[in-house]
Amino acid sequence: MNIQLALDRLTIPEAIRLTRLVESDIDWIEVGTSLIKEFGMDSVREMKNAFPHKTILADTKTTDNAKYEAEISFTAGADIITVMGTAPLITIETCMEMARSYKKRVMIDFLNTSREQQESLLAIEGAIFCLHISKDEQELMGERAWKNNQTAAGYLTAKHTIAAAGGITLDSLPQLLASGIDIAIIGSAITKADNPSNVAKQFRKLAKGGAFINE
Ligand SMILES: O=C([C@H](O)CO)[C@H](O)[C@H](O)COP(=O)(O)O
Repeated sequence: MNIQLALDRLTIPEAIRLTRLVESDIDWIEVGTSLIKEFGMDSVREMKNAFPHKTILADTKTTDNAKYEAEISFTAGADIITVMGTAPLITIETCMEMARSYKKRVMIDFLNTSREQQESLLAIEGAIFCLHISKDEQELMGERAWKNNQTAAGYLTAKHTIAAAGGITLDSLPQLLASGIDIAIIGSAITKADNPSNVAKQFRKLAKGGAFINE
């Protein structure tokens, strides 16, 4: 299992400083939507400059204007961009096409998609699929637990690369690991920890049980 560190609600220097503390225990770096909204593509550019050897995901959460958003993200140094599963199919397909031409990847965010939508999106070859409990669901509705119907066996097949995001903690990671998730996206549990380096080490230790994904 790969660990993707999600950097949100930080300044760029804070994001760099924090990532340096945990660098050896995480695989991918996510430049969070909040950083992109606050600092634009400079946040992606600066993270790629600071960590050129790491896979950088720009959490653009694209829902429209796919060609433009993919282009500015990939040229800023993103290796992966995100597109919402609820976006028009043409937007998702354009992200896939742009990723192919830049030799990069796309993560399709399943936030607020129905099971039916998810099943049809799973036919898109080469994409990474992300099960997601949103910040608002976590903070305003108290939805923190991963339900079995989100991670049910049979749904997560070996042929798909599946990520999970949203309030993942050291307590919930084993359940996700057991369900076959390939990428655990972890934000606050590390970034808000008193000792991020120590917590990242514990995540790494737990995640070691699973297989790692090539970039
Ligand atoms: O995608 C995310 C969220 O929508 C905020 O932009 C985060 O990457 C994801 O939630 C992981 O962060 P934590 O929930 O803090 O672990």
